[in-house]
Amino acid sequence: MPAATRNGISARRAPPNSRFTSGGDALTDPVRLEVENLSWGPDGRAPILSGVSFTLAPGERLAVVGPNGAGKSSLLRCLYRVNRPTAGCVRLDGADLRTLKPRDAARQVAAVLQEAPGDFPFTVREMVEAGRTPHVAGLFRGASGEAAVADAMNRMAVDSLADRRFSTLSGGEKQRALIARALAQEPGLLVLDEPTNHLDLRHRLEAMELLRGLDLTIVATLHDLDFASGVAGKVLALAHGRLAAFGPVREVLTPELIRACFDVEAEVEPWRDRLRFGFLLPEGNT
Ligand SMILES: Nc1ncnc2c1ncn2[C@@H]1O[C@H](COP(=O)(O)OP(=O)(O)OP(=O)(O)O)[C@@H](O)[C@H]1O
Repeated sequence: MPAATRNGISARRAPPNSRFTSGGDALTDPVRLEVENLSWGPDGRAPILSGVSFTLAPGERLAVVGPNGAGKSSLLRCLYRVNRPTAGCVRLDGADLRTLKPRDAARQVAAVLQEAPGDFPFTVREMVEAGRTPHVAGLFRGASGEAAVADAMNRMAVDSLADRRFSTLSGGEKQRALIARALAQEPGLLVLDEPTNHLDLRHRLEAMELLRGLDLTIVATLHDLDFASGVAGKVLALAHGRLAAFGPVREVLTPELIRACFDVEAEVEPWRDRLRFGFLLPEGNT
């Protein structure tokens, strides 16, 4: 039995037969996320996000989908405080994100971004340990922090890479190390920008099981709709910075919505506990 960690790293719903299964107690609660009438745009420019509203109950998982340039990453940046909303607000358990102290916000929200640091001069273990920073007082890391780091590395299968320099890893290995760092942070909200980038088929499926097994509120941008339907309970579709649809996966990911948002024809069919898709360019485009 591994040491208990403070939240969903030792997932209560971790899947069986998984590389990432570790058991244990989850002690930090996932957050309730409310996004209300959110707008954002760069200084002096037209808004990129306009009037986006949605609510996630604690522990819900949301896939944010939409075409290139729809505003998905901009929305995520509002959730981890890089973008300051120009109107509306983001609330975590009822508290306006802007009113939280940076360290408190960092304890609550962990982000895995597309832009991996380039020549990061540290090892994988040091990289994952950096996830503990919001919890560390001075140089004291503490036993629970070490357990969280070890557990996160084990769950993302990067423990065998612990002493490698991060910059020497493959794209998929880097992605897994970055997710491990976010898990070591033990947040209540996990935000991921295209987490399947660089992951091979096997690691995609393992990442899907991992995310489903975490007792965290999760928001992930995803171009892979198969993955989205497997990992998320709800989907938010963005088009031109506005909310095109929000709701349960099977109500949102319909051929009509996909045509309207992506300008492609789609066939959608239920498959096991998720959806399967086939796509074609509309007639006249082939
Ligand atoms: N700081 C910024 N200054 C100017 N334009 C920006 C800024 N941030 C984002 N944009 C623009 O806003 C639009 C939305 O960008 P965003 O990265 O949010 O889209 P996305 O849906 O994540 O796209 P993709 O699927 O291609 O990753 C794009 O046209 C982008 O160029």
